[in-house]
Amino acid sequence: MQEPFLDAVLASSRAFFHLPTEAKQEYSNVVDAGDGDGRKFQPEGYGVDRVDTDDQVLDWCDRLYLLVRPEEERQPRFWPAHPPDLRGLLHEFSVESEKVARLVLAAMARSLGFEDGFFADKVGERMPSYARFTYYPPCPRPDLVHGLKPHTDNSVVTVLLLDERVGGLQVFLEDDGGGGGWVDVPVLGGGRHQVLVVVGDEMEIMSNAAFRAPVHRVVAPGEAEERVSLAVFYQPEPHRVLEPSPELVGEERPAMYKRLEAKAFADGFWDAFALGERTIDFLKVKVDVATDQPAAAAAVSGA
Ligand SMILES: O=C(O)CCC(=O)C(=O)O
Ligand SMILES: [Fe+2]
Repeated sequence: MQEPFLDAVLASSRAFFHLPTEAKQEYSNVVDAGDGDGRKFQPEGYGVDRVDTDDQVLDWCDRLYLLVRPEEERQPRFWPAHPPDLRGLLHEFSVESEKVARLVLAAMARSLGFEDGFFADKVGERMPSYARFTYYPPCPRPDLVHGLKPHTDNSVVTVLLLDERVGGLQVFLEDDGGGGGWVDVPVLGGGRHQVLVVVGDEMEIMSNAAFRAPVHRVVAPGEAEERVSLAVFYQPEPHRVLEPSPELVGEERPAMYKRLEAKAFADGFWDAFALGERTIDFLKVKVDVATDQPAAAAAVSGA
């Protein structure tokens, strides 16, 4: 992806979020479902993330969330008509970012000694992808809020285009003896654009934690700054079974996650996210050696 193209994508995204509120509300993620129940939240469209309770911690950002593939499942009414180039740019970005995602899946497979198609075959030809534009407005007290709270991604991999001017993305490094903590993803400078590929929860499960999904967050910008990003999340086809690949499970490395349907996992994401929890923990997907595998537990304890 060329610099001028990435620049156009971010410029168009900013232009959308700079529209008056009423113009953006045309694509609101709160809609009348026509079932007599009034207006309800649904994931696609413009707005804040789902709010479940009055005491939920809100993030300092606005979103535009759209299914991009499979193409026939797109909901055009949520795709902004203004700025006029946004739809075309998003389409083109999604085509290019899928190439990146597939290249990375192949490289990840090779790095574990498998054929290129090892992960791609498990997610399927029609892996759904969702685009999430996030706008972080200027913030008078970035010390008091999260731009975006700590989370792992609901994806096999995420292709993430970062604001080329304003940083804020941080990744949590676990303490392996050398000290852990939040580490800044640097802005490259000189107006150069940066596309990151982030490992998501579904890859952590499929690879039996050979690849781990990093916990990341965004610090809100200062009061004279704003920040925008575009993430495209690649997920397994909904009917697929999500489980540690048998090739990556053995006596020395027992399955660390239970099997479940990809759709059940993806659905659980929003419940978990609202609570600030990881989906893997919220849905209790991790194998608990003591209760789930009594035989293994007995072996570990030397019984
Ligand atoms: O804005 C960013 O840089 C990160 C966004 C993100 O992590 C997400 O949408 O899942
Ligand atoms: Fe993320």
